[in-house]
Amino acid sequence: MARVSRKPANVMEYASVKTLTIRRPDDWHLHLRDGAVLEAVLPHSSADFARAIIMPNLVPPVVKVSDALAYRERIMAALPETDSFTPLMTLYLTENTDPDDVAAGARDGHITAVKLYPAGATTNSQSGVRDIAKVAPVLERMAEIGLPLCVHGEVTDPSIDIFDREAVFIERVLAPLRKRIPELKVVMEHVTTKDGVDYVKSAEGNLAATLTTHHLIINRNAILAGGIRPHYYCLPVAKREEHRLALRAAAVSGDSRFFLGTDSAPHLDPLKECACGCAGIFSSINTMACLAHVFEEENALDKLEAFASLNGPAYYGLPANKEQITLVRRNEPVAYPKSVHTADGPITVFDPMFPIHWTVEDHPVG
Ligand SMILES: NC(=O)N[C@@H](CC(=O)O)C(=O)O
Ligand SMILES: [Zn+2]
Ligand SMILES: [Zn+2]
Repeated sequence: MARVSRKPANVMEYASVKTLTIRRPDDWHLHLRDGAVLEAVLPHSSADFARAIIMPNLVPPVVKVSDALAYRERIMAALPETDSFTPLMTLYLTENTDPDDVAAGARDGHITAVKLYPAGATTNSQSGVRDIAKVAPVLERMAEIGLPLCVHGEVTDPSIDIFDREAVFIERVLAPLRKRIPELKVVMEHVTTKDGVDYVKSAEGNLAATLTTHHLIINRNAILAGGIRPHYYCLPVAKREEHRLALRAAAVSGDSRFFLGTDSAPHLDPLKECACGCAGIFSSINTMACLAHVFEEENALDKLEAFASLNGPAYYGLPANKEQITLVRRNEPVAYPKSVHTADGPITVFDPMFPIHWTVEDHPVG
């Protein structure tokens, strides 16, 4: 029986095959889209994840509780019968969002969070917020009732370098907002910088962050080295290596303020492979395998459960999942599809640029 130097209790090794059993994970930031894309991508999330925070940036966006309920119906209709999966719905915050609608949706359990997109910051954010003062009444109401605000944290000021937009957002928007409404529960989505990690760590409460799989794996060179590689382009854009290392350290630390939000964001290939390609990386298929690779590399397989399955529900005030999944490390690399077919065309799957040896063995059923 082979041994590893630091073997967590839930890691088994026999005949040189390593297994890791953890509570079933959740995805705290997921784009499922709609129509043919929804049908094609949803089974890849519901195979591994029990729940996901569903991003509301459809066209038109999910702005009212009635929109969220209708979208939820479409998701449930697309769900494979054998899978159990709970979409946690969100509303897209606009300057016209009605605080009463938000409060009623939260009270009735129809929505789990509200999403702030600065107008123009990312995919389908045109209807987002231009003037944060205009949404103060909604945010104050959310603070009162304990409803989390998920934030795409980038400024849109064209004079700010694209690689600095997260750090500047913290300074100009998020810090002042949290000072004004300290009771507001905030999730900084897809943090990509050391500045973001440090800011989350410095907060005294009511602040957590999601980290994506791909930002733990690629730095900005992936987008540009040897040619322009549109399938590594997403927002916030990947940063320098020092930032990736800070994200990794946060993810594997076990710190309960950091948890998984894949930001799996499918776009049809022709919409990425063109002169002005869309931002977004589609990673739901191989996310758990890639994460096992990363955590193993960091000698921190014992922290994967906290990151993927425990910290998120704790912050959202939800119970952790009771079911478990088992990840198995194969001696030979495991083949994942390079792209997923949809009735509207292909969608390229995230390529981590290393051979993947891990696979999810026991998919929970029912
Ligand atoms: N992350 C991305 O690059 N894209 C997301 C939007 C977002 O999460 O900012 C999308 O909807 O495609
Ligand atoms: Zn975003
Ligand atoms: Zn996203």
